[in-house]
Amino acid sequence: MSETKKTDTAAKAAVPEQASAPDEREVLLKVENLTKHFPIKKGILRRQVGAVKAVDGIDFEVRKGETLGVVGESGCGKSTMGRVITRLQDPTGGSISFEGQDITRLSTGEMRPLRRDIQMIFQDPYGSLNPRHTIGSIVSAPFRLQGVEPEGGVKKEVQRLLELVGLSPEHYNRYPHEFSGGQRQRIGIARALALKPKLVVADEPVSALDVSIQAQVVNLMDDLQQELGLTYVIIAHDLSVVRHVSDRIAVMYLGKIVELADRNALYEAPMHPYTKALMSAVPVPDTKRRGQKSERILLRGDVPSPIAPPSGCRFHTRCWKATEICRTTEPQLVELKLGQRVACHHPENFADQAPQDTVLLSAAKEASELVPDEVLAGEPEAAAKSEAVTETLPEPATDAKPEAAAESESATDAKPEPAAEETEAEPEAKSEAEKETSPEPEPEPEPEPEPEPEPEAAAESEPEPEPAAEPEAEPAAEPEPEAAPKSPKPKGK
Ligand SMILES: Nc1ncnc2c1ncn2[C@@H]1O[C@H](COP(=O)(O)OP(=O)(O)OP(=O)(O)O)[C@@H](O)[C@H]1O
Repeated sequence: MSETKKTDTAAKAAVPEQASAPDEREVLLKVENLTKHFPIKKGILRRQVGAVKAVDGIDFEVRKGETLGVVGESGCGKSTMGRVITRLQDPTGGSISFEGQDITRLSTGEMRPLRRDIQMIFQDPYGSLNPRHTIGSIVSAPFRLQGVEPEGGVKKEVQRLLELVGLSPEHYNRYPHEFSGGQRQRIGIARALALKPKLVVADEPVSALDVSIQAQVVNLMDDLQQELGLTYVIIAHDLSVVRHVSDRIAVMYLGKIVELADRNALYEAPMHPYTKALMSAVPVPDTKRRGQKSERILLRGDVPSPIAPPSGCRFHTRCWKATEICRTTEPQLVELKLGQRVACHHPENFADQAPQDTVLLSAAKEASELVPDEVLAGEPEAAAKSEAVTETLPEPATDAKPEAAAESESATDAKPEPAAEETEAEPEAKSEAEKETSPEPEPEPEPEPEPEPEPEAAAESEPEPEPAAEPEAEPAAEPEPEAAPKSPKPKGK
C-alpha cells in the first residue's frame, strides 16, 4: 500500500493535474468476460431448467502490489468471483490470466504449482481451521502439500510466520479453540502467507470478527502487504472496510461490475446510482462533514433473482433514474472519467449518456427515497426503518437529468435477500462450494487430493494424531496481541 502511495506521488508530479496518472504497474491478474453459472436441475433425469447467474460477464485487472476492493450486497456474486479467480471453482466462461498465463482451464494438477502464488483467506475464522489440528500443523500444511522445505526447517518457519502475524511462537502446539476470533484469523493469514504468495484473495476477512478486532486485522494485512509486496483482492459487503485499504474498488450488482474506480474518485464522486446508494450506508466519521447536510438513500425492494436478472440495466428495477433505455439496453462498463469505469445510462456527477431518454419508468418514481438525516433523527420509526440504510454525502449537483434527480427524492430499503429460488440451484455444486469453507471435523486423515489453498482441505490431508479429547486448555490463550491502533489506517496515509 505504501508502494501505491509512492506511485501516486510520482505520478502526480509527472502528469498534468486532474488526470490521476494511469497505473503503470505490471498486471498480475486479468479477468475478461468471466462468468460462473450454477445449473438448476430438476426431475428424475436432472434436466437443466435454468441457471443461477452468480457471475455474469465481468472484466477487471489487478496490478502488482495494489489492493482491489470488491463490494456489493449479499448474493451479488462476490464470493463466487473470488473462488473462480483462485480457481477453487471452474468458470463457466471468459478468461483468467495470471502473470500473463491463461489459467482459465488448467486442470487441478496443472494448477498445483500456481497454488503457491494464489492464496485465499476465508471469512469464517472459526470454520476455516480444523479444530483437531494444532496451529503448527495448520500453518505448516502448505509446506507439506507443496513439498517445500523452508530454510531452517518447517517448525522454525511456522514460528516465524506466527510472529509475523502477531502471535507467539509458543502457540505452535495449541489448538484453534484456544484462540479468539481475531487470533484465528491471524492464523488463517499466516497459513495463506506461508508460501509467499503473489496474490491473496480475502473473502470478507474481517466481517466475522468483533468490531474492535477488525481494525487490528485490517492493519495487519496492510503491514504485511508493505512488508511482503502482496497484491490483494479484498471482498466485502460494504464500503466501510474496503475504503481504508483499497487502491481501487469494484462495485458489483447481480453478477456484474457496475462501477470500477480509484478509491478517491469513488468516494468523492460516485457515478453509478447503486454505488451512491451503497455509500449512503457508510457512516461519515469526518468531523468536517458532520455539520453538513446529508441524507440517506433507502433503496426499495429486493435484489432481483440472479436466475432471471432484469433486462437492460440490472439495477433499473431499483433505480430512481431509470428510463426506457435502462429497461431495454444493457449499459456497458466504459471509462467515463480517467480511471473510473461505469455502466450507466444516466450516471451521477457526469453528463447523461442518454439525454434523449427523459421519461422515467413508473417504477423509478418509487424506487428510492432520500431521507434527510434530521428526519431520521427525529422519527424513531423512520430511523428503525432505515436500519440497513446509510448516510450519503451531500449530493453534488447532477448535471444530467435534473428531473430524474428531483424524482429521486424518494426512498428504498436496502440489503435485500438473495432470491429464494437460489436454494434450488444445483445441490452438488453448492456442496462443493461449501466444502471449501466448512471446517467439518473429518473422521480421519484422508488421502490428500491436491494442494488446495483451501484450509480444511489442506488440513484434512494431515495424517496427524488426533487429540483424544478436546484439550482442556485455558480458554482464551491470550489477549489479542499487540496494541494495534483501534481504527484501520487509511490507505495511502
Ligand atoms: N455452489 C452454488 N450453487 C448454486 N448457487 C450458488 C452456489 N454458490 C453461490 N450460489 C448463488 O450465487 C449467487 C451469488 O452468491 P455469492 O455467495 O457469490 O454472493 P456474495 O455476493 O458473495 O454473497 P455473500 O456476501 O452473502 O456471501 C447467490 O444467488 C448464491 O445463492
